[in-house]
Amino acid sequence: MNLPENFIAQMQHILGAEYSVFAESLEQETPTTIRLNPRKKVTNEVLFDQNTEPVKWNADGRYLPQRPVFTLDPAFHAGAYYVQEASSMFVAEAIKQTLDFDKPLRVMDLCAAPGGKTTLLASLLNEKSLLVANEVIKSRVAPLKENLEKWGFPNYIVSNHDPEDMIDLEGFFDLVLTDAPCSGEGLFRKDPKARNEWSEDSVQLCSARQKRILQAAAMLVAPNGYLCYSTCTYNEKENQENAKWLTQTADFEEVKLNIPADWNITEKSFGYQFYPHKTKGEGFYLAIFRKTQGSRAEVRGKVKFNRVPQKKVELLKKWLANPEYFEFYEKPEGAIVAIPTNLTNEYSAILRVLQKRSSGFEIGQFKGEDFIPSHDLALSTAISDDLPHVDLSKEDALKFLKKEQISVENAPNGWLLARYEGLNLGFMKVIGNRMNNYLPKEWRIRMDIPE
Ligand SMILES: C[S@@+](CC[C@H](N)C(=O)[O-])C[C@H]1O[C@@H](n2cnc3c(N)ncnc32)[C@H](O)[C@@H]1O
Repeated sequence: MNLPENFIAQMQHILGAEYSVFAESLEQETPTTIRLNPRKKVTNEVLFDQNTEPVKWNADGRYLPQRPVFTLDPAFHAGAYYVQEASSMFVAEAIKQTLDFDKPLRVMDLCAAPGGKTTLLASLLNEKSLLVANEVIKSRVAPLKENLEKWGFPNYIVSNHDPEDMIDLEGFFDLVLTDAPCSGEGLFRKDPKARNEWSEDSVQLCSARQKRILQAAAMLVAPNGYLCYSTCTYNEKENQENAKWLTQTADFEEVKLNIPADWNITEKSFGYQFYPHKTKGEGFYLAIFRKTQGSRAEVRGKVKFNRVPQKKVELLKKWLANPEYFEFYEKPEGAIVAIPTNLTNEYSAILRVLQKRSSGFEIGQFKGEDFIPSHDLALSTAISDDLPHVDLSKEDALKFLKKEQISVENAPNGWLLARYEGLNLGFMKVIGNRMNNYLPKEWRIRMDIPE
């Protein structure tokens, strides 16, 4: 593999005699891994019947023996799993060792798109917790939102801000994950672009940008809350040096993790490093810190949308498994937002401070007395289990996902969930012999489906 000369020198300096084994590992294929969604169980899925191997540091992680065409698996579209590089799944272990996930938590994923780590966080959070997924680059927000909708955790807000815009949320979050943009050295094996773009100057730029992001992230953390910093690089300027800088310039102390020796993760002066010659995955770095001082933002406030009148709330109840968990609001353009009852103060603060953001879990909208359910509701784990549904074969599920017409015999008139192996794919509306497919057009499968 053609590696930049200065990168070789840097890695020889870090790894010494191990360098040649490291270089050899870059010639090997990148393992394909998925992380299962613990809240979306597949009744019978071929993909997981293969000889999968568990990822040691994440109980939901699986190595696949080969890379399938994920687009052709309806379970992928239903959010039953996320295709994620194995090393980065370590975030779950690090935060499980530090936070109590039985508590209601306020969590911010500051550099979130396309949502790999946001969905990982969503898997750990309980139904009383709030997850804000922020992405500064506008074009990356839609895929992030789509991945979150698929994952099904209802208590999320997606925002599109520079971390430095968030000063009014000082001391608000129990956990801020900062998966920073980096020089990407850990991706050299699978991404030739990362190799070609690497230079010592770009490392300097990344390191300075990371400091700026870390400074903004630090401010958002509540006292006794945590900041988790990660990159997909080996570079010490971006990793240990920035981690050390954080502890010197802000009120944070590093948390040491308990890591079994056979995981082969390398402990650094600050943080933990994954190397591809030692662990089955790509290069990855993580450090986690506890905030030692400051004051927690206690928030009070009203959500600025109108409450849905009780008569209409009654009509909404059948759509949700636990409607009592939510308060319902109507946005000016008509969308109904379900906000967890214990989180209305938090939502009001986020909706006020962050101007460029979604409004939370939009479950649909009324047209007169009729309720039109949203796609977000269809894929949410908060949806009722008792709604009319039809179980589709794989062939029909793929047709549905191409937004084509499928014929459903003896279906009752009205809203019908399209389901595959126990997983909701979206809504259809049956009117006599007609079936309207409500899959959002932007989500449809565009590739040809082989016979
Ligand atoms: C390593 S990627 C995040 C990957 C994501 N956490 C995941 O697991 O799927 C870093 C993200 O930071 C965003 N980013 C770029 N510049 C930024 C900045 N100045 N502040 C915050 N985020 C930035 C990038 O657009 C990118 O989406």
